[in-house]
Amino acid sequence: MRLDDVGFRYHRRGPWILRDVTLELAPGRVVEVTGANGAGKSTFLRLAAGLRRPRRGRVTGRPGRIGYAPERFPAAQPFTVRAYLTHMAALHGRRGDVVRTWSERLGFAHLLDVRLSELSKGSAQKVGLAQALLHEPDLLILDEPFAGLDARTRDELPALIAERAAEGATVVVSDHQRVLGPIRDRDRLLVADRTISVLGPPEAGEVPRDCATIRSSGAGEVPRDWATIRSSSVGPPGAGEDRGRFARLEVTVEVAEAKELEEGLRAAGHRVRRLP
Ligand SMILES: Nc1ncnc2c1ncn2[C@@H]1O[C@H](COP(=O)(O)OP(=O)(O)OP(=O)(O)O)[C@@H](O)[C@H]1O
Repeated sequence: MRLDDVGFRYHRRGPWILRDVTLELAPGRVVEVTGANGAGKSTFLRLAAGLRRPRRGRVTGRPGRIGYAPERFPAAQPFTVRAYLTHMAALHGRRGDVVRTWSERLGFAHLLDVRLSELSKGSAQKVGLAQALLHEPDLLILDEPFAGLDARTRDELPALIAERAAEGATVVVSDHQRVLGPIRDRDRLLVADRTISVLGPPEAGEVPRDCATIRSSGAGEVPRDWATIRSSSVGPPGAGEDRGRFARLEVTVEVAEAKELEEGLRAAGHRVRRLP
């Protein structure tokens, strides 16, 4: 599938959110979409999914079977989980047994008779994932799928994503929290400055250049129950225009505060990684 010179704004006289976007999304690939808060990642995913039409340019070659999980699953609906997913499966011509399969795989089979409106955020996210996956889409688009998920599902998701790609699907995922790390062989797109650029492949053990590192420390003068969020200034010699655009910070906080700070930094659009 291709986007050629795509431009998008929500309103005719509104600001351009994306301009001059030309890129290809290949079958069988996992594509990670990164960028700061408000850069336009969700907008790009909606364009890719066909939920929004470009104001300029064209999108061609979009696969027919599309699965899309929005950033927030709209849970304010009067159905039970089972009724909703059975209906979604039927819309895609699938039998109801896929509901059992996916609810077991994502660990919410015990919630099938609960109403959507009564689900916790994490459980609602899982139902959102299940409706995107149950018809084995050729184009799977997941907007921040890891937000609010429990650790088990969070760990399971990269495998699910890799599995779909191995079956030939294009999988596009916005991932603030860098949970796609286990999928080494992935493409990466950066949404910034109202356009989208292709980043190089992630390298083994690489700390991304626009990434801060949270490093726990039990050594030196730092008390053992403190965590250190560490970094340094970035920009390899001769990195041209990128030089100086990114910085790594080192911050030392009490362990009790580290999680909150880490989440806060992520919510603010920064890349954060905690090392052992
Ligand atoms: N329905 C809408 N109508 C008008 N403007 C919108 C709409 N949705 C998003 N925007 C604007 O488009 C810009 C990009 O938003 P978008 O949600 O695509 O960014 P994002 O990178 O996904 O952000 P986040 O990481 O916070 O989810 C923002 O300025 C936002 O305010």
